Amino acid sequence: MTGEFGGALPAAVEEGVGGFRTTIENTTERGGVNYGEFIEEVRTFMDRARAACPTTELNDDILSRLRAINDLLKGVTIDEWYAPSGTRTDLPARGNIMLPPYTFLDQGADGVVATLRFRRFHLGGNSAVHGGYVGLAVDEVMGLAAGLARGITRTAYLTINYRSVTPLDTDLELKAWVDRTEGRKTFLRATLSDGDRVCADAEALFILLNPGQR
Ligand SMILES: CCCCCCCCCC(=O)SCCNC(=O)CCNC(=O)[C@H](O)C(C)(C)COP(=O)(O)OP(=O)(O)OC[C@H]1O[C@@H](n2cnc3c(N)ncnc32)[C@H](O)[C@@H]1OP(=O)(O)O
Repeated sequence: MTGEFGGALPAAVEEGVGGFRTTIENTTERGGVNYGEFIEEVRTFMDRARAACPTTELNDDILSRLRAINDLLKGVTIDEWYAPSGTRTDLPARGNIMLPPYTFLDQGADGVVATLRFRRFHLGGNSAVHGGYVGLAVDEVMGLAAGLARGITRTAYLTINYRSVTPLDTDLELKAWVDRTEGRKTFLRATLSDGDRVCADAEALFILLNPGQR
């Protein structure tokens, strides 16, 4: 594995474990008590970076500050299993910056219901959410539903039907549920709705990973 972050699975590969970690310590402490505010501020930065047209002077000022901040963060990077972004289950979207912040209204082996909000950062065009971000949210929440039902899975296919425009800055509801299972295969369905209006629906196949499978 190469790159600044050493690849996705450095520790597991070193240990010869392979595959996903079956025990990821879930703690609300990594990153500190204000970590959620930090992630939210990063999201606001991305929204404003997407929306802003800075002057040359302002651009250069922000650029030098950002470089200093990135140097600070480079000094504390760790592997994915311990990085709070993605593992802080107490935070919206597990603290994952890329995802639209979502929180669960209900979750269980039959399926999950989440509320989420896309923001300026997720703009596709003409005030609508980019279809790729819809796919990201649907894959994430279906993956969690598959995980709750079966264990550690990966998406084999995901088909999304964009039924109507998905709005920014609006509380939406995303439901994902298990349709049927066949051996390692879990077939799921999902809907993304703005009130009574369906923005998208989806069907997907998730495969339960074998022990040690990456
Ligand atoms: C707390 C963390 C929460 C995280 C939630 C986040 C969720 C995000 C989920 C993801 O985005 S995962 C990343 C995107 N997906 C991938 O990168 C998967 C890449 N593909 C693979 O790794 C493998 O192809 C896969 C694991 C999906 C399947 O490979 P396997 O070697 O394990 O299984 P195999 O190919 O033998 O297929 C098993 C069965 O599924 C069937 N199958 C596999 N892929 C299929 C497909 N695409 N369409 C239809 N059937 C498919 C296959 O025919 C077979 O059917 P049978 O058992 O009846 O023979």
